[in-house]
Amino acid sequence: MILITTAAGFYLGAQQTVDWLRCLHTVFGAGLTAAGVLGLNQYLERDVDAQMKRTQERPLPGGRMNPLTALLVGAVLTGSGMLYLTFIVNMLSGFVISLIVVSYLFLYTPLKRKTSLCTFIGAVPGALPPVVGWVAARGALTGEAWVLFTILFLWQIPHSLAIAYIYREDYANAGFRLLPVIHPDGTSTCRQIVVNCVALLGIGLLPTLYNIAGSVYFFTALLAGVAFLAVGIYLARTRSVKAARYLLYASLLYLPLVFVTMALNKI
Ligand SMILES: CC(C)=CCC/C(C)=C/CC/C(C)=C/COP(=O)(O)OP(=O)(O)O
Repeated sequence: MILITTAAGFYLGAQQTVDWLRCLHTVFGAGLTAAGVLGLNQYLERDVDAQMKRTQERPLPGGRMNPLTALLVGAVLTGSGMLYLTFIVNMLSGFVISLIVVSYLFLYTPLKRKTSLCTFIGAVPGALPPVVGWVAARGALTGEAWVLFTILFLWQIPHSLAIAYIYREDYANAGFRLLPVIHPDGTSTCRQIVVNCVALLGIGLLPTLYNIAGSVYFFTALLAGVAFLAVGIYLARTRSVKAARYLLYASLLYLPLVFVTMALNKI
């Protein structure tokens, strides 16, 4: 998903001809950094990952990798990805990737144990990959990049809360302060899911109004947004784990569908 949205951001940001070699460099640099930060997140959370069924078989809690190796490999991958983008692609993409690294590792990761607002803070680094792609192609941070950012930001709230709702007991045992943990009846979680799906339905149409994509995209985003919202409402009405799983699957279909259609229907 990270690399699909980075590549889509690059393609959409390119003016006239697309420099495919530069696109490959961008995806490679983003991939190195993503692998690194996601590994470092697992290093920082190895104690709590060991307490959750969902994560206890990961390499660190499962005992298949020692923590120092994880720290070194994660740091080398992250650092080389940042340098790669800065020196092989451009300074601006290197700057945006460093915002991802800092906000994910030093804001989101510690805040997961302190406040349910962490979901919204984590959605910032999670929404920046298409911005990396856009600035790598365009060399400038223009308004359209923020449209892509906002779509991905809003998408992550129902996506992350569906996961948090499914595994709320696991998260509670590990001491994570996610919304379904602090309000286990699901009221606040479902409210956030529905509100953000409604916002996504509207904001998802902006690429056509901003002349990023055409009418095929418009109707695809409209239908996908309505379907995603319908599954969110189904979860709000039933509060069942089954409905939360449907929402998670719907989110996994929604994002590639919307970004790939946007790229194919680029203006
Ligand atoms: C190009 C580039 C560098 C992209 C990286 C983007 C990025 C940091 C995405 C992750 C977003 C996020 C909040 C994940 C959840 O982590 P979590 O710790 O809650 O997940 P977990 O519970 O499975 O450990």
